[in-house]
Amino acid sequence: MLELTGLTAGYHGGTVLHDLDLTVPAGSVHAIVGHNGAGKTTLVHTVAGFIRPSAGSVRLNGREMTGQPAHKVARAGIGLVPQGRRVFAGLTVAEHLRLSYRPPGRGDTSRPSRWTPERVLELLPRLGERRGNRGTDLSGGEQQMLALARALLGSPSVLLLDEPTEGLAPLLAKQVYELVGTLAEEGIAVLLVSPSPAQAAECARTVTVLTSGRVTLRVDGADARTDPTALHEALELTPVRTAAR
Ligand SMILES: Nc1ncnc2c1ncn2[C@@H]1O[C@H](COP(=O)(O)OP(=O)(O)OP(=O)(O)O)[C@@H](O)[C@H]1O
Repeated sequence: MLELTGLTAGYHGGTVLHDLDLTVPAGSVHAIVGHNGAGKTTLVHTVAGFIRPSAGSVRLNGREMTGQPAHKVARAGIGLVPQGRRVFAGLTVAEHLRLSYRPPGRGDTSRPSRWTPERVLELLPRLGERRGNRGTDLSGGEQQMLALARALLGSPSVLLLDEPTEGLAPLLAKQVYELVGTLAEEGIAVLLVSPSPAQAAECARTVTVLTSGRVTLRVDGADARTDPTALHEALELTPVRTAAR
């Protein structure tokens, strides 16, 4: 379970995220939607330990993580799939997997499940077919799978996914969202930054709208699926009108 309380953070003394409360229970997906510049990546980077919050707290399964550096946050079980994937151009898929494999310590029983390279390849068979290919030779979808594989190899309790479908064809994006659901069923708490309110409502238990670094709406995914009006209003989206015949 990930718990953020009063989280406040920004850059160079300026505040981007304001007093944010958010919970992601184990085995669920919490989606964040918001316009460009709303503070979504800042939120993810603050949880991941790249930005030190100026106030508030980050807790992982009740353990205080606030202000811990990124490598300690990762080791404690918060995995990150960054925006833009960040795979290494010169390394093969197999090398990425080998370098990313970080089994939790023996005493750490808090992880929902343990991931090995073999198990990751069972989940993402396309990566197995491409195991000898370098980062530059992979398609956008394959790079996305590899970024996800790298995060899973830390056997995370919490997974932070920053726009994992950016630049992907709709069919691939749908597969990624299905995968996110599978990972939540495994017991992982997933915090998902989504560019699409419809997809967010489709796969998340809870959807939060962030506007200028503040929570402006929080809805059940199920309610937003039935009636997305509140979500669209919070995002100031104009409904698509069908032409009169
Ligand atoms: N490294 C940085 N230094 C200073 N300001 C930054 C930095 N990164 C982001 N910002 C500012 O913080 C605000 C929030 O940016 P952030 O990237 O978190 O938004 P976002 O919701 O993820 O947007 P996008 O959907 O475009 O990725 C913006 O005003 C942005 O200009």
